[in-house]
Amino acid sequence: MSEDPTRTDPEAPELPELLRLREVTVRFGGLVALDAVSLTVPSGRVTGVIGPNGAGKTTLFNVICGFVRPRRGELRWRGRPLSRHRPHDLARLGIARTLQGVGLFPGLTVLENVLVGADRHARSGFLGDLLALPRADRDERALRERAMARLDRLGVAGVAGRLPGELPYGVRKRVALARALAAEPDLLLLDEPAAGLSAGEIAELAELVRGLREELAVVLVEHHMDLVMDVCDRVLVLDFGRVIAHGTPAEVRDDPAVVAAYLGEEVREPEVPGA
Ligand SMILES: Nc1ncnc2c1ncn2[C@@H]1O[C@H](COP(=O)(O)OP(=O)(O)OP(=O)(O)O)[C@@H](O)[C@H]1O
Repeated sequence: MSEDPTRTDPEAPELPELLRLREVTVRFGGLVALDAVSLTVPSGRVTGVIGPNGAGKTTLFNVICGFVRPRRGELRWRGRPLSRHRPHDLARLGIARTLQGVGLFPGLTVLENVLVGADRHARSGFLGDLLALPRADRDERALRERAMARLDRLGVAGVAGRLPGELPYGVRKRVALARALAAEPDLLLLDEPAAGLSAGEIAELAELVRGLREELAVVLVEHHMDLVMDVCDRVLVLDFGRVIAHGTPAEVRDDPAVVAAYLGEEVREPEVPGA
C-alpha cells in the first residue's frame, strides 16, 4: 500500500482526529517491537490493528495506555502531546481499555464491577462507598442508573446482581465491555474481544462494535479476521513491528505484503475461554 499512514482518513476528512501516533519506535533490548509506526485515529471510526503473532499489536496498545514508553516518536491526544501519561490517567483523558480475557473483580457483583468503571464521573461514588465516606445520594443514584443503562444496552441488565464467576464467558465479556463504556470514554481500546466467543456471540459483538461508532472511536486488536473485516473502517497491518499496510479492510485483505505475512504464520491454537 503506497498510502502515507500518518495521513488523516481521506474518507472522513470531517471527523476530528482524536489520537495520533507519529513514528513511534519501541525496543526491548535488541528487539524492535515497533519500528516508526504512525497511526491516526479519528473519532466515530473503528480502526483495526492486525498482524501475525509477535507483530507488535499489544505493544502498540501498551504505548497508547502509558505502560510502555516509546524510544522515539510522539503521541498526540486531541492535538496535544501525550508523553508522560500513566495507565491511571486514562479514564480522566477519556480512554478505556478492555483486557484480553475478561478481568472482572470476582468478589463484586456485575453492577458493582460496572460502577468501578463509571467512577470517572463520580464525585463521591463507589470508592467513597467502599471507604464509608459521606456521599451525595443523587450522585450515587445517577451513577447506578448510568451503569444499569449500560448493562441494559449490552443485554445483560438481568444479571446485575450476580457474581461474574456464576456467568457464562460470553456474558462476562459483555459485562467487561459495559464496565469500559461506563466511564463514557471517547476512545475504546478493544484487545482481542472475540477470543473465546462462539460464532453467534462474535456476530453479536460485531453489531455492538458497529453501534459504538455513534458515540466514540474504537481501536480493535483482533486475530479474528471476519470480525476485523466486518466492523473496521480502516485497518493497520503490522509485521515485525513495521506497518506493512494501512487501508480499508478490502484493501489490506488483497495486499500481497499482508498475504505473505500471514502465510508465514503458524496456525494458532483455538483460544480457551478463561477468567
Ligand atoms: N516486555 C517485553 N520484553 C521483551 N520483549 C517483549 C516484551 N513485550 C513484547 N516483547 C516482544 O515484542 C514483540 C512484539 O510483541 P507484542 O506482544 O506486541 O506482539 P503481538 O502482535 O501483540 O503478538 P500476539 O498476537 O502474539 O499477542 C514480540 O517479539 C515480543 O516477544
